[in-house]
Amino acid sequence: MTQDNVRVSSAWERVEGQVLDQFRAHSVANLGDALDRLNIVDGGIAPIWNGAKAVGTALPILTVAGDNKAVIAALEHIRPGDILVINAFGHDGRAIIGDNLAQRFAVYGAAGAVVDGYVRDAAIIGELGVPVFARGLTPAGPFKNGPGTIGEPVAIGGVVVNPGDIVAADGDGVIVIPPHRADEALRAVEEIVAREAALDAEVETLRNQVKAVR
Ligand SMILES: O=C([O-])CC(=O)C(=O)O
Ligand SMILES: [Mg+2]
Repeated sequence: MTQDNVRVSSAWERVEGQVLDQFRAHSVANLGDALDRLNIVDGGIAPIWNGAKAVGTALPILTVAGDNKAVIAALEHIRPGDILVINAFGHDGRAIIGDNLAQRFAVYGAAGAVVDGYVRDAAIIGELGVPVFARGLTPAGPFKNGPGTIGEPVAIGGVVVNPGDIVAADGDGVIVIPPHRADEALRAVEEIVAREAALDAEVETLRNQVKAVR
């Protein structure tokens, strides 16, 4: 299917909401460790407001640098729980989304957006509480000419994102988990949580030891 010069692929599936729910309890750092410290988007893509976090299924979008026609075309393809994953080529000259689009994402039930590129209206997006992750901010608005793709694999921050992949994002950054590795990741992350708790207990012991001698 093509919307004008934006190609749309919809022959893919989203994971069940209850699978996503199991990921919600975990930090991106621990999930990364659970996947051999791989699958993590480069650290240049970060939350645009403090406390932003989201778990959802990837709705991948490819734009031209500085142009958001494909993002606007994607609005009608958003399903509840989606995270729009937008390859905007890391371009710093134009904002690919702002508060208007972010609000529309939320209206359609999206869990958030991850942009390999720049965005604007950050203060309002933060007030609205829409989780948005991006490389940075610029007030310059985007062009709207296309072309682009929706629902086809994209690359963001060095990681391939297939439609329907599980995306988790928090204050540390973003991880992409293929659904066929969900069970393995959840099993491994439980072990990591237990190990982290043991490390915290060690620190507590150390604190008491140091306090006793200094
Ligand atoms: O103008 C645009 O397309 C991006 C923008 O600022 C918004 O979504 O609020
Ligand atoms: Mg705006």
